[in-house]
Amino acid sequence: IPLTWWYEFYYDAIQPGQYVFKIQELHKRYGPIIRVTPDGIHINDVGFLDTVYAPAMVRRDKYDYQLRSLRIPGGVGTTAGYHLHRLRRESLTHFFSKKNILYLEGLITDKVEQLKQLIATHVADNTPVNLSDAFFAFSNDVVTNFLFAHQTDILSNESKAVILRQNSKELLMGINLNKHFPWIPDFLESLLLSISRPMMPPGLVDMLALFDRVRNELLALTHTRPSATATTAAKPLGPTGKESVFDSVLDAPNLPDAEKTLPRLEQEGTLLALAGTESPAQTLTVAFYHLLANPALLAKLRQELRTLEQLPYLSAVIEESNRLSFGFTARTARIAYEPLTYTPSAHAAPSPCSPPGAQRKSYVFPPGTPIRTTTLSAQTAETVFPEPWVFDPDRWLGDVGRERRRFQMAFGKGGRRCLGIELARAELFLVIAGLVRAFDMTLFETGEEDVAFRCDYQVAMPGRGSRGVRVRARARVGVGSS
Ligand code: HEM
Repeated sequence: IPLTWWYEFYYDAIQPGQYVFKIQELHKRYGPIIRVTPDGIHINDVGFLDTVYAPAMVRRDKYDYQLRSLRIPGGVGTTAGYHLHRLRRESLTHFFSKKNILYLEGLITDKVEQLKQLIATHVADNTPVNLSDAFFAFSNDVVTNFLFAHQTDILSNESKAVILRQNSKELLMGINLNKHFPWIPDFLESLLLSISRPMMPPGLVDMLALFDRVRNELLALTHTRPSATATTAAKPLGPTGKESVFDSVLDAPNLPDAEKTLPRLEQEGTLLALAGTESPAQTLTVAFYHLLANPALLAKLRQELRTLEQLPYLSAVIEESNRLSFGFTARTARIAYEPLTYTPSAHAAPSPCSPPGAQRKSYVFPPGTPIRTTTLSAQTAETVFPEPWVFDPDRWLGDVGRERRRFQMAFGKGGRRCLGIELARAELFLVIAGLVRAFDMTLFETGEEDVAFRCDYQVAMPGRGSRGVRVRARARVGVGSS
């Protein structure tokens, strides 16, 4: 077995979640290109991002080997092949459009109000609020209620939110191992559920429960579809004329029937719900930690929120929170079908092998080579983000800030860019503006370690001991809590 396999295995299993950091260290020693798996390479040069993560019309596949961590091959985000991915994505595009998000904005504002009520209860009881748990419940409720006809309401049950967030964290901590030992989950899945369930981590049991809810909804939908006009008349329909995301998929004209089967749709629904839960919650947590740890930044934001006009500073706070949340941290590779020529750009960090001023040698990667750049590498590139670990929203303002957005990888890039961007943006704007206007908060037994990127488990996680970002809140004078 090649050395790089052992490297990856060691940093996934023995020093879990550490490979992205090791890769950065290796780049300092060996320059902008290194081999990180037996057949794949990592490039530490944001000048090459648009070639690897190319626009939708250029054929790029995802790397099957990496996708096996998640074990949901029927989801749009976990589809390896370019052509199938385009069909699946096209069937969802209208549902995720800005127009549909605006139409369904009431779903988000209702949840923001509920979030404020939850904090107001802690204000009244004089107890700290765990924002990490509350944001997890918020984004879980929003995405599920947006996607499906059935409703979830975790925000109304804080102790359930604590358990679900913990379970989800533990599940993510284990999934890198699926890549190395796929036979373990294969074996568990081959057993009767009554036998395998007690052996499963609680996060996997939650995921199976989500599968069940999605399946029941699909079954109900298929039963009611022939007489859909009668049953849908009283329900609010989006501009797509649909009730749930499955209507969009089932009606997609270009999607073959094999793509509309129950098992495939179950996987799509589950993947969408998972994709829409962790990341917005993570960005909100990072945003609130840094705003509360830097009162001058909070004051600047508050000043801007007094006007109801354009909100460039809030937008900058969101960009910076997304940057330091690191989006999807896994080493998500792309495979090109043409040879790719790489010449180190001015962004490629100098190394003993390629000191500044040295002749820039070009390299040609043969078609089929998995190539990647982690979000850690891209979003801490010092040529683009000086002092990359400092939370500095100002870097996103003005013409220079606009230019920088080309390098923002938090939502991915190219044809596989995040499908939920508009939904995520709406959530982030409404929650940050809503809570900053309504409450004064101070951090409670929380430090930078609670939002620091210490482990890569597909998303950035702090060290094991972290209990999340906790705050004490007070209603702002002259502002009601709702
Ligand atoms: C701040 C919030 C969010 C961040 C930072 C984020 C980040 C990302 C990133 C980095 C990717 C690309 C992954 C890759 O390259 O393999 C992605 C893909 C995706 N995201 Fe998001 N996401 C967010 C919110 C959401 C929400 C609310 C949804 C709603 C369901 C969503 C659904 C998806 C889907 C379906 C994909 C796969 C797209 C495809 O492969 O065509 N995301 N997201």
